[in-house]
Amino acid sequence: MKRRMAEPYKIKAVEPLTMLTYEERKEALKQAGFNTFLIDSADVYIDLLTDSGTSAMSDRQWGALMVGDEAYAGSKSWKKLEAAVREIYGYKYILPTHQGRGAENILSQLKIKPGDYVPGNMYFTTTRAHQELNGATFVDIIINEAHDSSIELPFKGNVDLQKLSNLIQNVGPERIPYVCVAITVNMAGGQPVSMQNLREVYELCHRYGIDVMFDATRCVENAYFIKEREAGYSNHKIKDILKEMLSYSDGCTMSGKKDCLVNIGGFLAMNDEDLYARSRELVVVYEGMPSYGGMSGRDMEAMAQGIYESIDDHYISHRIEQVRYLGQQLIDADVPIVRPVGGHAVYLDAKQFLPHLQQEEFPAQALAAALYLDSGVRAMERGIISAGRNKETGEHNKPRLELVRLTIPRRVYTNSHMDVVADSVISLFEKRNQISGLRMDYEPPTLRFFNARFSPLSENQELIAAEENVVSTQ
Ligand SMILES: Cc1ncc(COP(=O)(O)O)c(C=O)c1O
Ligand SMILES: N[C@@H](Cc1ccc(O)cc1)C(=O)O
Repeated sequence: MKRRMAEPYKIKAVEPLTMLTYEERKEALKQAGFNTFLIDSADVYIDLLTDSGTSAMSDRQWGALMVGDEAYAGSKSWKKLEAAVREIYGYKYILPTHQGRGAENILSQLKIKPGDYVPGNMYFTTTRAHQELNGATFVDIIINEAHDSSIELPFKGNVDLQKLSNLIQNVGPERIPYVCVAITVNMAGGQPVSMQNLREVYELCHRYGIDVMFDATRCVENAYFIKEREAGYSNHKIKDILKEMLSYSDGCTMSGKKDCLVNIGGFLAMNDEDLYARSRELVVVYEGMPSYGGMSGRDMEAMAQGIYESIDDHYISHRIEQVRYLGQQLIDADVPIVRPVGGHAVYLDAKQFLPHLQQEEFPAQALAAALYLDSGVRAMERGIISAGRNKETGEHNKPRLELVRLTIPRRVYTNSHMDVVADSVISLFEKRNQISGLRMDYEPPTLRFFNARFSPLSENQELIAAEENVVSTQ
């Protein structure tokens, strides 16, 4: 018998949740233009929009806030954070940034020239936006299987080495400033990259003098999958796996808001002294002094402590198991989701869930809206809206994956919350034919998913039947 695992923490403070009625949720959704990003958090019951900046901090982190050194220059808290990153991640030079995209901005500005190509294992919205703003073209070099939600592979985030070497041959290594490898791959469903693949990418790139920069945002989760799935690592500590993974890179951008277990913060790390010197100059332009980079002293204290907590083997195994617990309930009910379940979220396959909708009717956006209406659970579209438009043709980019992301914040919800989410998704699946598509009424030019507004395609049609009132205070 497989023994069950409980949360490796107990609850010391609680935050009461709001439960609106169906009618109230309907109104809130309308006000938000059917975009879950625009719903007020006060109107949300279980918030699975993101795992970013939504972690619950430990008592030690809260305690650490009190010793934050708020000096403008040379903060002690920065020294502590720098030492933690150096010890656990292993890079020589580290610069603080307000969050991950601050690091992406500096890296992209310093390394990219117009006309360059930046290969990556599937795009991420902010990462690609910075690459494009600096004149680069993003090239997807993830294995083909990552674009198919149903294929079960242990390391579905892997780079296709053939695609990478073809690109190097076609455009020449001098037009590739670096390869960006995400660990894990958010847009593919939180899928990990194997140690072997990381090693091979690094060797290939270094043969051509190309740097490898990781998007290390969820690197601890990636380390857990290596321990679980890759031969030779089952007896290794997460800490050691992580160190080895990061040794196959020349630096990284990091959103501390995920695996570092804090609400804000990030960093840019590297081993090259010259890049570090130039990055310091840009940090003062965009972020602040190189001893705080947009974070307060207390933020840096909390992040240093969070980095140590994140590599605790019990913490990380419970984290991944909780995401899987939700995913397994959906699999058991035949709900189409991205397989295997990834590290930070369960992704519904909206194309299969709503086969009666065309991709231009925004099935994932409609499904996320219907889920909120059904139960007050907030999720996020990761499909055609997130993919934006082709910068040359102006047409919608049409990703093969049209997904709704149920993202699990770290240490925040219990498995009972997961049960409520599963019940809502399953009940929507049973009445999926009633979910209609959306039209986009307002579309911002960049990162459109954050602020776009929609309305139901048919005025007479409810997204789901109105009498259903799954979660209500009444
Ligand atoms: C994979 C990945 N990279 C980069 C970022 C950017 O980080 P941030 O939100 O801290 O700017 C995020 C989240 O936004 C992410 O999920
Ligand atoms: N990185 C965070 C926040 C975010 C969400 C959507 C984005 O496209 C960009 C950033 C996440 O993946 O949840």
